[in-house]
Amino acid sequence: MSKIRIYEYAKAHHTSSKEVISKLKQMNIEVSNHMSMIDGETVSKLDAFYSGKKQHSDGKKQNVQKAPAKRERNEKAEKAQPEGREHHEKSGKQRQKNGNHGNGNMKKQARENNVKPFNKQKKNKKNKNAKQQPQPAQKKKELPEKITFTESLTVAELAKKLNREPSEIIKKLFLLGVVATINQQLDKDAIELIASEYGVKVEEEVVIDQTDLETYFTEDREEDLEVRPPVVTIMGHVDHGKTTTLDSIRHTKVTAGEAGGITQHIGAYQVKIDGKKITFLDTPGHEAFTTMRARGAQVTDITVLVVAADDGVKPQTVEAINHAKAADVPIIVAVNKIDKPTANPERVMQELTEYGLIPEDWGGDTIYVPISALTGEGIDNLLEMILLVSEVEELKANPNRRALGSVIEARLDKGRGPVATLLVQNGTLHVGDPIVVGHTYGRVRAMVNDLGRRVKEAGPSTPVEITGLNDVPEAGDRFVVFEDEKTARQIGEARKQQAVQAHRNETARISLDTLFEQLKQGEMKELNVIVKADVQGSVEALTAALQKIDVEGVNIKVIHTGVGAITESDVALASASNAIIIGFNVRPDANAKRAAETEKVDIRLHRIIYKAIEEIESAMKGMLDPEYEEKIIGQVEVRQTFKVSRIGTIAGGYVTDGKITRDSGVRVIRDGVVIYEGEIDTLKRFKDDVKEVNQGYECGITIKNFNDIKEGDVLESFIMEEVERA
Ligand SMILES: Nc1nc2c(ncn2[C@@H]2O[C@H](COP(=O)(O)OP(=O)(O)OP(=O)(O)O)[C@@H](O)[C@H]2O)c(=O)[nH]1
Repeated sequence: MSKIRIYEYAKAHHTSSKEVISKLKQMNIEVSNHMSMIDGETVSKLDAFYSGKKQHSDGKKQNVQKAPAKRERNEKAEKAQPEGREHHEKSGKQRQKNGNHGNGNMKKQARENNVKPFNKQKKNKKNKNAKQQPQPAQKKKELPEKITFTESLTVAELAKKLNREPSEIIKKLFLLGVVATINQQLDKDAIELIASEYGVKVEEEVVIDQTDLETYFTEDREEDLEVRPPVVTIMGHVDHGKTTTLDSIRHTKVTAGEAGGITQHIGAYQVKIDGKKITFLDTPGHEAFTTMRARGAQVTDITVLVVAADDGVKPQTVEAINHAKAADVPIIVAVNKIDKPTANPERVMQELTEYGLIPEDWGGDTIYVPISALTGEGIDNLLEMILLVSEVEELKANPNRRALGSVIEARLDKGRGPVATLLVQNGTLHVGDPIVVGHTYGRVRAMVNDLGRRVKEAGPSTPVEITGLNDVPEAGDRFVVFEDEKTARQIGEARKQQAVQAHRNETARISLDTLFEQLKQGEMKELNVIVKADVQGSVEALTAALQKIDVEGVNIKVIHTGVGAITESDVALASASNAIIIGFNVRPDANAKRAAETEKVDIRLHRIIYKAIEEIESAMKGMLDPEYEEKIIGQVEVRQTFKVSRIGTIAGGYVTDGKITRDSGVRVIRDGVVIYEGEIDTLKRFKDDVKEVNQGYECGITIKNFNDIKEGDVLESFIMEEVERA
């Protein structure tokens, strides 16, 4: 007896997979789900149960027994097929033939599962020989031993691979409960299922997608690696001195060192201290940092967090810390503006310890450097510290390979065409190299360094501005140098067609709806969460409560918290860290909303802490309640108002659109702004209470706990409808 999947068995016995699974549980046979295979012995056990159950309905046995015999005659040509196939065919055919013959059928089925197909075949052979069917010898081609596929196959393709007619495959699918057309794409499961029916092995070929630039970012052998300069990003709160710090470093170190050199703004620059280089990314702020990271480019090795000594830790300081932590990038704190009389570096340190940045003097491992970006004081020290940290980090690359890296910025220059600043992250980039950058390609025509000088090559951690691309790439895009121009062009063009944006949208982001699936498949061990709330107290309460959620196998990691509306920067962080955002009494602003839609970031808005906790917890356990979607059902224009003592304000209205019902929710809209949302108290037509009033009719409405209705207001009625989860 061959193996069979649970759902097939259930289907053959007109019962649910669930019931079969629970029956198996009772028999102490462990199975995971309806796709699990059960062996012959288990089938027999189940058969025994089901036949026992249906004993009383043997009446139709005789009738149904004929059907399969006839069928088998027709299919005699398939004599060489394995047992499993035969079994499924049988049960399928039988189902089809007997329709709802019910219990008798099942009983017969159960028996048939126990009889030896071998005998049957013999019998059939005899039949065949005896009768010599007149039909042309439709000898089916041999089944292959194994078929291979990549990603999916259409029914027609699968049929061809199996040397079978597409109609036969369609029939099999139909018997398995799938209605398919000849051009239908079959997924891996379906292909395996059909192939197993024929006893044919299946092998999925995983193709390396040549157009995926990430695949070229391979590791080097240890002996090929050499020390490379660190790449540093400066972050901090508005006006704390990020730009001044970058300028200060550039002017003291670049201009002075390179006589006559004028620093070019190419998005990044390098300085040299005691013969060692440091690369600074010129766009300060964590937004750029995280946007790049969201696009897959992690270029920063070290973050310098600038905090003004006279101002202390501010919201964006915290954001910057969390962005750096989420990217796992070490932080050096530059306590700026120490020249100011009001400067209080101690306070900065004190405040930052709350965020885990404990100074070395206090037993921690965070380096603090007091600086004045304005006067230049402490800048040397800061640079030394950067070199120190980079030594600890052991930053290395292989200069002797074809260059790989990321785009820092790009633009279209009127005279020179597309211009891109590239950061070489590994290998060495040469003039003339065939290159693919994002979804653009070309040959490196000219290279200019941060001092505006033409260079012929650029090694690891070097920023260079290049020309020679066919189009303008985007910041954060990856670049890869290829062996020859033809390959570069092919891959570049293929990538262009793939529409990078569309591809990005498709990448599976985590959402509460899909969380359980991913947990189940072992794809996730940690759920990253960003918490935004209206007041600090709620942030803390919610964070603490989230961290207490205990579901086996998953940790909740709160990667960022903050007070105030959900911003684009939150969404970027969520997108880069595959996190979900919980908003407590706050809303995303317009930009954040848009960004969340394109980046497919799941934002959950709540007004009650335990509801937020409950939602996450049930999502982790795969028990999310049904989702409701608001549906606006009508609009009422307020044409008059009446004040009635003890009742309040009654709105005399006219239904201009749809309808309003007694139990719908209602929103009061004045000049386009929602000023109140609540429930209807009474709904009347003349003096009578009514359940609903339709378009074109007048009505009288009072709203629960709201009396400020004015003439000209629009009342919007809505209901909450349950929607199926995607
Ligand atoms: N006294 C003093 N003023 C400083 C120092 N560093 C920066 N400033 C001043 O602080 C102000 C803000 O400096 P920026 O460098 O523009 O700050 P930023 O962080 O880049 O600001 P955004 O780009 O707006 O986020 C400017 O007026 C600077 O002159 C410093 O070390 N000492």
